[in-house]
Amino acid sequence: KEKIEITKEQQALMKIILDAYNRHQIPQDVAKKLLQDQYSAEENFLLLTEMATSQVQVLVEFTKNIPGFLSLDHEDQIALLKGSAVEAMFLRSAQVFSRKMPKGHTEVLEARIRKSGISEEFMTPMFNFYKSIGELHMVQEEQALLTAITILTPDRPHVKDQHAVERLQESMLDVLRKLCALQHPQEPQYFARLLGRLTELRTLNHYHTEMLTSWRMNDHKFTPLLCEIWDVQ
Ligand SMILES: O=C(NC1CCCCC1)[C@H](C1CCCCC1)n1c(-c2ccc(-c3nnn[nH]3)cc2)nc2ccccc21
Repeated sequence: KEKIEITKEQQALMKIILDAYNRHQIPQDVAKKLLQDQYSAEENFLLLTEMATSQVQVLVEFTKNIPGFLSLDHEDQIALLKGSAVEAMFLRSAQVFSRKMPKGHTEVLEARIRKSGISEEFMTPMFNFYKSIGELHMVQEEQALLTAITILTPDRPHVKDQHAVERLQESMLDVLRKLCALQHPQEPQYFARLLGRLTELRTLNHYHTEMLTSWRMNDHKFTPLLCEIWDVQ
């Protein structure tokens, strides 16, 4: 039985990533708002664009704390942020959805989201993803590392120095692999299941533009930041 050893520098890396992740949380809790009231499709779309805009801002701050990220080519830094923003949004949404809530709240939240204005065809893939993330019962460290690994995906469009990104991602993957082995000793497949979620996340990426424009309402308004990041308008 090989002894799994998280080195001192890996512990330091994990602490930096976790602190950054916890520091950069969405200020306003969207789940609480959704549980309080029923909103129209227009109000829900506005809420989504507000939440997504502030999430992009915190994602930039989080990313700047990833050791080595600021040493990457500047255009590659932009390409990584742009390429991962939608996946980071769905990953964050999944974590919000899977959070432990009082009895019956998750069902109400799901019902509110199902009636928010998103078109039916995207409900299944979106909730399948949320539930598959929920089943993993990830600890904070795993969530933070998974977000960093998603951002450091080398094969995003327009990334020039993919090897430099690969090296950063690999060091995150190595810490995550060891953490999974320590946190879930009975589940040797756990790390592989975690990475499998990233593949599911990419499929949501493909749906995204169609998902946005198919909200049951006309005149979808976006913030300037979202126009940049979401390739809309
Ligand atoms: O605000 C939200 N998510 C923020 C969470 C924190 C990070 C930034 C995004 C939306 C709600 C907006 C208001 C109407 C209901 C959904 N949301 C979504 C969601 C739904 C559709 C699209 C989408 N993308 N393109 N078209 N529709 C994206 C996200 N999934 C959620 C799961 C739990 C809690 C909130 C959730």
